[in-house]
Amino acid sequence: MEREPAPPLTGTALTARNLVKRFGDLTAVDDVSFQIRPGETYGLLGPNGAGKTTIISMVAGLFPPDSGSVDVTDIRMGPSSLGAKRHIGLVPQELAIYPDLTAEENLNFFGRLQGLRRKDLKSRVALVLDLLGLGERAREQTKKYSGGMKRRLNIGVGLLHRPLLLILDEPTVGVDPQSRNSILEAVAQLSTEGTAVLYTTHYMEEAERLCDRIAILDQGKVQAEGTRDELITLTGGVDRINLIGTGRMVAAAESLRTVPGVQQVSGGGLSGLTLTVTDGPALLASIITNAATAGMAVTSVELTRPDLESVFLHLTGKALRD
Ligand SMILES: Nc1ncnc2c1ncn2[C@@H]1O[C@H](COP(=O)(O)OP(=O)(O)OP(=O)(O)O)[C@@H](O)[C@H]1O
Repeated sequence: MEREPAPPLTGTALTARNLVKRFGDLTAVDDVSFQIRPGETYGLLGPNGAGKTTIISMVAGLFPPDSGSVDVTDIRMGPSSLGAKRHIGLVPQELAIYPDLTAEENLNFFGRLQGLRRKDLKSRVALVLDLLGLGERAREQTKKYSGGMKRRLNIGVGLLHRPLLLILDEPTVGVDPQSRNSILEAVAQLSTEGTAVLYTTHYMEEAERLCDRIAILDQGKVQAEGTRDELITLTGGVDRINLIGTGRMVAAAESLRTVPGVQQVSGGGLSGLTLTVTDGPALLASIITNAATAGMAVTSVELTRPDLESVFLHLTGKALRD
């Protein structure tokens, strides 16, 4: 099927300036600023509770920031600014589709709500079904769909009106591998067509694969921002070692912190210990011996070159998935 021509890749799709949001004593979002250009996929990478959903809610105009501003292209977002909102496709974590309707009927229904005209609607529905790999099962009731297919359809609803900016809130959490792949491919395709994408995730691999630029978020603050390669240079090129095992994990962690070349040790639960070290291959043997002496029975060891997980650990002292 023919795709529509891409809009020009110029200007700025989104500008978020100095966003602050407090809930009582908690500053959930603390002076967050970023810009997204057309065709760019921008990632907010951070653990649960980092403030991702709160940021995108303000960007989409669901509630106003306590201070700061959001501009979609050059239109200021406010509670009633339909002008800014119509350029946004927001796909929340929760599903908003009708189980008794087919995928096609759902899309037709939501498309009409969004004001699409009949002829345009027909081609948009076909295009969205094709993009998300749902064409073959478009005429089945969605209650027969897998969780991942429902999630794909939910994304489709957010895309019908050709938003300049698509906002996806952790779109792959809990979905099957096939749907996950389909979602990632659809986002990559949209980006080549000029759609700006704001993508929140706590999966480092997705941020690395999809996002042109990434903000690493923790406790409401942007800890660092840049391309994957720019962020990786922040670690100073340190390696990461994961030790899985049983026994005296806390004692092992304490002991490993004293080994020369070990910069940080985190974890200690079922997921094992995560270490950042200056020269992994050279230190590996002494680390395993040290952990064993401290009472940890090491069952598996993994050495990884720097990645965004290491950047997060380096910046916050915590593992992304603690
Ligand atoms: N309406 C609210 N009232 C009070 N606190 C809130 C509210 N919404 C969010 N929070 C708190 O603000 C912080 C940021 O939450 P937010 O949902 O934005 O994080 P997140 O990075 O999206 O994580 P998750 O993936 O778990 O949703 C958390 O500590 C959360 O408990």
